[in-house]
Amino acid sequence: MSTRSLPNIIITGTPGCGKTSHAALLAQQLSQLKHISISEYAKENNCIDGHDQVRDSDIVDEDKLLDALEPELEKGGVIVDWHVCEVFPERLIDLVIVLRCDNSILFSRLSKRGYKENKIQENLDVEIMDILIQEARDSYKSEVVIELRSDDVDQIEENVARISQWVEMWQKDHPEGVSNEFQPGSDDEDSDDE
Ligand SMILES: Nc1ncnc2c1ncn2[C@@H]1O[C@H](COP(=O)(O)OP(=O)(O)OP(=O)(O)O)[C@@H](O)[C@H]1O
Repeated sequence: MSTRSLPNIIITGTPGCGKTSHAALLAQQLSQLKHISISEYAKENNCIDGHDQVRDSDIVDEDKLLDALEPELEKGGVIVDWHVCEVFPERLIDLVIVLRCDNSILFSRLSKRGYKENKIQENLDVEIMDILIQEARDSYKSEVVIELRSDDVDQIEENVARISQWVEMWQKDHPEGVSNEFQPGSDDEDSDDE
């Protein structure tokens, strides 16, 4: 039976809310963790299935992505950085951080990036309508889903310190590691990742 001795953490949220900033700082502070930015990983592992012209973003083939990523997740210690969280098997995920950002702050971050008006508005709608937190709660047990604010730089440091403490506790609580197999009672029963 394979086990992981480090937890896998998803950092998700609307584009621009600070996923990469958080994931990079966390990986810098806890060097045993590996930051995987899914947008880059999907390109490097040939998991791109076209380009969405309207949204001006790559379309990721999620089956190919999971085929490539699952062995990494089984090793443990992965920080998954992506705006989608529901595709990752529940049995391999220990914590889901959903970053939240004030809409006027998000507007200014996305404008600075030069995003087109429709792309900015679509992302602001996602944030204001709680789409990603709902997606996380629908896909994982409520106790592993944590919502954190990411409006200012101090919050990045506070959030990363909090996640680091959580990783330490997780390691203490699981001295033998955690099984990568399906656990009875997990919602993975319904997923088609077998
Ligand atoms: N909490 C924060 N306080 C101040 N600035 C922030 C914060 N979070 C992110 N930023 C800034 O906002 C911009 C976007 O951040 P980042 O790339 O980390 O977001 P992201 O969620 O990973 O975006 P994407 O999904 O598009 O990759 C960067 O310029 C970053 O410095």
